[in-house]
Amino acid sequence: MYLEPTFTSLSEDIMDNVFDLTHKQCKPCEVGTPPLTQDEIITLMKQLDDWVQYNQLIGKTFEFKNYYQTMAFVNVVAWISHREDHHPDLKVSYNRCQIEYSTHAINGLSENDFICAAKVDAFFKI
Ligand SMILES: C[C@H](O)[C@H](O)[C@H]1CNC2=NC(N)=NC(=O)C2=N1
Repeated sequence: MYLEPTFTSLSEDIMDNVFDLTHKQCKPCEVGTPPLTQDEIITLMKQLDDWVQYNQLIGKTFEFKNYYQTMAFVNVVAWISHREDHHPDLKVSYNRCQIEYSTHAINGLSENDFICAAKVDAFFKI
């Protein structure tokens, strides 16, 4: 028997996974929202390129040819942060930018951290 696929038969959770993180938008994170579990973190880490988890944060160091290119990258990260209202810690050097995301409001990791990290990765690949 052939069953016609219908979108309505998919739960919201499943639909969430159909779209990759770069198609999502950060949502305001209220105090009291539970941080992601380690299992959820492991699943989301698979969608990022070479990010590392250190307990309550995720980080990555990007390398560039010179200070000009590093600062161009920093400006794109600032633009993403402004649009998403979610702001990483940055350490900027001559040809390197270390970026760390965590969600202050919950003192842990939320999906917002992964959405922004995925958007930074997507820009870096251009
Ligand atoms: C009201 C506003 O959404 C919050 O203050 C945002 C701003 N940017 C933020 N950035 C990060 N990294 N974590 C937060 O919890 C956070 N909260």
